[in-house]
Amino acid sequence: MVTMNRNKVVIVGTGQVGATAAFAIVTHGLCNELVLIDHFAAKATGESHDLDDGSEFQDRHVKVRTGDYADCRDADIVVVTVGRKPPANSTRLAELGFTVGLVGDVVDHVMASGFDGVIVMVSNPVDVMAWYAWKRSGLPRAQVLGTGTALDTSRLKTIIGEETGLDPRNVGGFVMGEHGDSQFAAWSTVSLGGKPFAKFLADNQSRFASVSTAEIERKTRMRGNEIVAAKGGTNFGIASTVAGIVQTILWDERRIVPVSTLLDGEYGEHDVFLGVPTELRANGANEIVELELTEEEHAKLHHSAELVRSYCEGLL
Ligand SMILES: NC(=O)C1=CN([C@@H]2O[C@H](COP(=O)(O)OP(=O)(O)OC[C@H]3O[C@@H](n4cnc5c(N)ncnc54)[C@H](O)[C@@H]3O)[C@@H](O)[C@H]2O)C=CC1
Ligand SMILES: CC(=O)C(=O)O
Repeated sequence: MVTMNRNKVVIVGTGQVGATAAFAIVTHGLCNELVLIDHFAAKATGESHDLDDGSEFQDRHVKVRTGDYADCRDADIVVVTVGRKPPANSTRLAELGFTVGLVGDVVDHVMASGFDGVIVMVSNPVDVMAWYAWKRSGLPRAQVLGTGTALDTSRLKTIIGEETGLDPRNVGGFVMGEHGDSQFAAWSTVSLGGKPFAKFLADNQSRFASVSTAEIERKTRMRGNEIVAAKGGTNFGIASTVAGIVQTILWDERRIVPVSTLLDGEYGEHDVFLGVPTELRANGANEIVELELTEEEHAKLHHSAELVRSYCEGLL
């Protein structure tokens, strides 16, 4: 049974992503207790002390400490960010060989503790790793999810905001599929101020003549790579995304977020984790929203599914 105290989060991997996600969780005051675990125990201890040192100036005190896998037993959520900083000019799928052993080891330790909460996978390639963690943990489908295309969807909205000069939060819709190069903007779902995005552009041609959906989609796909090239990794965008997912689950907000979740017949796909709009509740990933995609979008989702499945083959 999913635990009901709803106040304890564990982060495994306190590198750039894990430490920044911890900061986002602390600044939003999302839980009572945040436990950090890293292969290098001193790193986790340093981060936990540094985070706790700001407690006087936080809105709510989140008790941050270093711990071990026994701490997962009564945790509501375990966030997995083990891996390495993404190499420049590479793909997320190319990280599989490096990450899979680490994630397998982490999942075994987490499950050995008696954990029965929700695993939020961040490590890349995130769709493959979420599927692998689901299979390896034996947890119900709802209790294992990846960050999926939640970050890419936020990036799409940010870039539309940049191109139009409007607040990104005016934008609705989703990037779907793999959190990787085969992702796609499901333009048939994208709206601005309640209008389909294409209609919004057409109705405001003089103002937005230079705005191109193809260019927005290209920038969205490339955004992570460009940040990695510029600063050696990404951390703030994914940390906000992790905090948003953690909040939605811990607080049972029932937001619909394009996390990576198991497709079991939805969109005609089976046995694959992909980023699709999913209702998040206290027990994790629930109903998938099956959107009316165009034929072209459906083909792109299928392409992502085939690609991700091919990387899952032989992992178990
Ligand atoms: N899903 C997404 O949207 C995103 C995923 N990522 C992924 O997050 C992962 C981490 O990236 P960074 O934090 O930049 O790397 P990093 O190198 O800064 O940190 C990785 C941390 O994992 C720790 N670690 C490695 N093996 C471990 C194990 N077995 N047990 C406990 N800790 C272990 C390391 O000691 C290190 O502190 C990568 O796979 C990266 O591709 C990064 C950004 C966005
Ligand atoms: C590194 C990565 O997966 C991202 O920032 O999208």
